[in-house]
Amino acid sequence: MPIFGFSDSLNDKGERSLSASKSIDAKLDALQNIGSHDDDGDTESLPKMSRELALPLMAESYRGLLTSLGENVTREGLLKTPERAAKALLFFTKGYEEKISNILNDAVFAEDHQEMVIVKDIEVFSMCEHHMVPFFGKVHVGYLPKGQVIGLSKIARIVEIFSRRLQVQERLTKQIAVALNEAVKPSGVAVVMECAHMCMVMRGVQKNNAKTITSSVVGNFRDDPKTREEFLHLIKG
Ligand SMILES: Nc1nc2c(ncn2[C@@H]2O[C@H](COP(=O)(O)OP(=O)(O)OP(=O)(O)O)[C@@H](O)[C@H]2O)c(=O)[nH]1
Ligand SMILES: [Zn+2]
Repeated sequence: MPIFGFSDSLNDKGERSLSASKSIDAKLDALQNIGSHDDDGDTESLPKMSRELALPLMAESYRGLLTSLGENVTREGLLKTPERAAKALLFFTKGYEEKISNILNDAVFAEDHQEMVIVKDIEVFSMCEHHMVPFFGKVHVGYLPKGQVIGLSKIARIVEIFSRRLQVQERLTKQIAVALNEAVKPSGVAVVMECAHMCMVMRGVQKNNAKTITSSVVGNFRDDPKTREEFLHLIKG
């Protein structure tokens, strides 16, 4: 029996009963006590185990969605779909499980290098918080070291932590810049992100080629136009 066992919540036509809906509400309340996320991202993180406790509830929600679409959730092709979809959604939002402090390890270290460091073309896959559909593209991250540098892979890991959540592109861009700035305490940080939003492509206004570009600059990149230009020149190259 799963922790939030729902095996009894469907009748043999795959329909949900009223009492099952009530018990889902109770289980939702119970889950609320496990933890919650806030907009800033790194102040709270939900341990992986707590999120996995939600799997049966999420699967049940997907069963409800499929039924609402007029689908028969007991047909063979859909039998495992609610659980698969729930696991996929947990993966798409796995950034909630992680904190920046946990991924840095000892990978911020002293180095006498003052010149610009850029990691460009980092792939981003995120989920728009308005429609819960993907937006994706790439991000370029630069910083000006001031006595210490960060392991290059950690920059991509910072991107993963914030992108694998429900997001808006502007907030995601800024969270990356702020996190890097706090981790390395450099003279400046610049982040430029370019994404296609499926909510503007597959539905709604349906503009296939529209790209959204956002930036966030801190320190020297904000104060010195030449530094900013150098960064923009290097990411275009
Ligand atoms: N600024 C910003 N807007 C976003 C992002 N992702 C989605 N949106 C927008 O969120 C808005 C939500 O607008 P609403 O009018 O409430 O929703 P809607 O009726 O589905 O809007 P349409 O997409 O225009 O059909 C839309 O304009 C989306 O394009 C993002 O990352 N940043
Ligand atoms: Zn959207």
